Amino acid sequence: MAAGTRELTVDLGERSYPIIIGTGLIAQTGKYFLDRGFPIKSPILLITDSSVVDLYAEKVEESLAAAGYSVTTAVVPSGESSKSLEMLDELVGAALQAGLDRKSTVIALGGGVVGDLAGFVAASYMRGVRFVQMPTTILAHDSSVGGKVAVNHRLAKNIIGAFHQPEFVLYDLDTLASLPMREVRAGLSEVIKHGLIWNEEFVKWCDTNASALLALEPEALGYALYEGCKVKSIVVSRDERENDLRAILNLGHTIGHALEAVGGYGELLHGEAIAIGMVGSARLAAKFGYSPDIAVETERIFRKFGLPVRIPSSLSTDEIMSAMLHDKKFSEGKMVFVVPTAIGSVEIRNDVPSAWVTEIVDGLREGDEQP
Ligand SMILES: NC(=O)c1ccc[n+]([C@@H]2O[C@H](COP(=O)([O-])OP(=O)(O)OC[C@H]3O[C@@H](n4cnc5c(N)ncnc54)[C@H](O)[C@@H]3O)[C@@H](O)[C@H]2O)c1
Ligand SMILES: O=C(O)C(=O)C[C@@H](O)[C@H](O)[C@H](O)COP(=O)(O)O
Ligand SMILES: [Zn+2]
Repeated sequence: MAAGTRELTVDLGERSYPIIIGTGLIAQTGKYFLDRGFPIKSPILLITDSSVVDLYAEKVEESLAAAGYSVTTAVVPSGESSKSLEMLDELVGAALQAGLDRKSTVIALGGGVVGDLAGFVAASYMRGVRFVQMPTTILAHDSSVGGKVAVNHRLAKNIIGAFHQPEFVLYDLDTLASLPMREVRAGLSEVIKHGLIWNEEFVKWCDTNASALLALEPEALGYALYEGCKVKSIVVSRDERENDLRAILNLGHTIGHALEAVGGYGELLHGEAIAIGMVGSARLAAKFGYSPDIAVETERIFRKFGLPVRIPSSLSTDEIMSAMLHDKKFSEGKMVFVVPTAIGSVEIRNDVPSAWVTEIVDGLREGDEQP
């Protein structure tokens, strides 16, 4: 392992896999494939997006070609709207044209959009082929780990999908230098989420190191992404298919996913929507009798990272409430919320009165400066 490279394992028995985090990793893609015995004779489909392709695809292609692999690259438009059944159809066409067989591999090179979409291609093409994640956003420390792959429906986020684990995650931190600032902030929202659900000390560390993280200082960023991936891999290792514990990774997503859907998958970035959702969940905590300081602290930290903490006025409460009913978190006639009990710990509640949720959503309107 190169100096400065960190490694974690997602422990799933025979399907366990490593998350390799470091610099200069893209140029070694071919070596990682050879070391893990990926077959030379089966073509590889590299899926990326229109912003990432010119930045990093060639290096991946060259490294794989030098190792003897045949690679075809498919490019989707950047942005959430590419997580669609139409794009899945196009990519299956690309896989067929490239001659992918049952021993082939699909690589996701990009952020969570490419990861979720390419992962669903890998899960469904010929009923499932091999899959490798090469994340290029901060947010994708979350999406590249755990095997949730999906596309969206206009009524609901991630509603058509599967669990399909990658065989390894190769996270080259050098790629993060080209991220737009808005994407840096949105990605850090899920990093902080991992602290809020599991590790108070890590939330404090993020708070203290906010400027280093926003400036993408390599040491701080490498540590934060390692810690975020660590929480995710522990949780996924214990409950791969979200029978119970894994639901805690959904902190902020009950409201957040509804905001994304009502906004037409474009008004708010995923990390922004769930930052607002996490403030909403923290306000719910106060309704359940937990300290109101949780909401104050949650909001303060997201503001410090330049993240939105209010719902845009263009999104109506009625539409948000109805979008929540289509979410996977609406089950047995009840909305499920992850509610913080303190900074660093949460509980799962399915006894949230919808009147409370309406009140919280209304209270999170732009221009409202409570709590
Ligand atoms: N499967 C999961 O467990 C999971 C977890 C969290 C989020 N998600 C999903 O992830 C998606 C959000 O992911 P995201 O925030 O990475 O969005 P994204 O994939 O849209 O990437 C954000 C933007 O940055 C650009 N980009 C990517 N890498 C870049 C780089 N290195 N330099 C410059 N530009 C770059 C992309 O083209 C895009 O415009 C959502 O669809 C969300 O639902 C999934
Ligand atoms: O991996 C998980 O489990 C998560 O909940 C991580 C979330 O950050 C992610 O956005 C996930 O896609 C949401 O799960 P979903 O099942 O509601 O789509
Ligand atoms: Zn998320």
